[in-house]
Amino acid sequence: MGLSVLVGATLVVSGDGRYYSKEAIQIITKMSAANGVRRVWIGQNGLLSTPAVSGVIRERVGPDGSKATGAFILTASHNPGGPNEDFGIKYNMENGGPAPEGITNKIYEYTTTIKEYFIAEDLPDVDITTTGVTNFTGPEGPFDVEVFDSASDYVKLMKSIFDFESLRKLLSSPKFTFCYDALHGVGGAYAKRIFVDELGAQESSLINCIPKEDFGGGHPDPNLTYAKELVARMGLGKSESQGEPPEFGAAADGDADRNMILGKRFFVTPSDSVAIIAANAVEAIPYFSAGLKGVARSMPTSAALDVVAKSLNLKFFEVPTGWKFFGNLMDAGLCSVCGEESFGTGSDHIREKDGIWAVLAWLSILAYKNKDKLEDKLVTVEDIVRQHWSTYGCHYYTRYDYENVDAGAAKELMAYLVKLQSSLSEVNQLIKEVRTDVSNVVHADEFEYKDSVDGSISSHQGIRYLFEDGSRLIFRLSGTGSEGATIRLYIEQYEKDPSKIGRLSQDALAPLVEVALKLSKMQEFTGRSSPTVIT
Ligand SMILES: O=P(O)(O)OC[C@H]1O[C@H](O)[C@H](O)[C@@H](O)[C@@H]1O
Repeated sequence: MGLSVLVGATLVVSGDGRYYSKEAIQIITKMSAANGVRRVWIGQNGLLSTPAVSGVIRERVGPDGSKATGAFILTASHNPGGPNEDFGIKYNMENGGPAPEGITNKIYEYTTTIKEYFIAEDLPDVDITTTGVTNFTGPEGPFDVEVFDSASDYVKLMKSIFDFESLRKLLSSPKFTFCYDALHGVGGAYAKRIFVDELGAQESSLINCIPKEDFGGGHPDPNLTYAKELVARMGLGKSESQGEPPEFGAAADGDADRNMILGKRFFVTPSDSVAIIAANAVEAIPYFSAGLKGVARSMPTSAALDVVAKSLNLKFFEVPTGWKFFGNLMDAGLCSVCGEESFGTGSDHIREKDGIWAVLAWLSILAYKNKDKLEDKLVTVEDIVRQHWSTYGCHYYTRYDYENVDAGAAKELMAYLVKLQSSLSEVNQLIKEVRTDVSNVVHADEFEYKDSVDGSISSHQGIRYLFEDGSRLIFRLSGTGSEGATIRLYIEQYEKDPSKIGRLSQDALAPLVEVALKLSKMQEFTGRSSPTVIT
């Protein structure tokens, strides 16, 4: 359960990447009233809230002057002293970001000792349909709840980052066509306000933008498999789309922290997306006009961002999978833009990925590239990506997921791959037996990260095989799979030769895929002849 806690006895209910059902909000409110909390804020759209919003509402100040410190915790113990002391550590969540491991471990330990909890059962249910403040008398004294319009806070923040005037010119131009698919997640509530009301897009540009607690029966994952309607509209589906596809398309996940960017009949990989945003940020996005403090990506994300960082002489960080690792860098003023292959892209405006921000960033790049061209032939998403490849080279990239694999078998496969790493000559011999056209492995390890800010070390963050020509094979066990184990295999190849850029990635990567599957004995260990999902 995620909550945002305020300094002093005040508490904000907001998103942390989870949905709050109406029932959960009532329970949280009643528990707060019984535990010395003075105010609960409920973002009206926060019923289905985005993490971005939890980053924004921490700016709110309570009647007693206390401010949000961001983040999560259901304080399941009677602790009038304030939840910040509960765990014997000062957890510094002012940044509104995800909790670091040290804290989640402490919380877990703590939950194993809980014997009872307090709840103000007599408190009437809060009306979460109308904005405004309601005063109550709780068991701990006066207690109030403010329901507010979280979309307004969010729009205000976005206006301080992007040039809405130039975005409006682009989106209201008849030349530019647009489609946004919220997959019935919370993004819909924000999309209407921003893209239609503020920026002049046609209402018909929005699909699946009514938030539904069951996501309309679909799976709100912004990728080529699940965002079917958008994919078909953008001319990327198997069957021919009806009419000319829009110039730009985007989808969000359920809580709108992740995003997928598409051009007309064109898919932008998340790894390319963050690299292209970083390469264009200073010119196209006012928030970055003074320059980028640095950029970062998660380890399995392709090295497209590395090439941009090197060329623009930017500080660069490679962190383990998980957004929390970016937060420390941002708090220390070391990172402005970051992204993950898993469709998360963001900046230091908050401490989570932000799917709507990513769309506005892409629209800003399009607006910038087309600023004198809205009457002529548009510079398209595909043009921007191809131009990027011709400047920086192209990273062919694919991910194979083996879901619900027997956990023991997955562990054995990983252990086998680690053992293999002790002899690179053996590895290279095995590779040559499979393909002679694949270059040599020059380094192999298990990724370990030392946080340059707090010195903490995170080990066993994925098995890496790094090749002489810049290719990489990475094997990781997912931290989010729900049944058995999910093995993720990430395959990447760097290509600078213009005559070899622009191929289908599955074709370009076929030799490396073959090597990866044989080297890892994937079928032998898992019994699977093919992955569950390919992205
Ligand atoms: O461990 P995995 O299943 O690959 O999931 C990895 C993803 O998990 C969550 O969604 C985190 O918020 C992301 O930052 C991370 O990329």
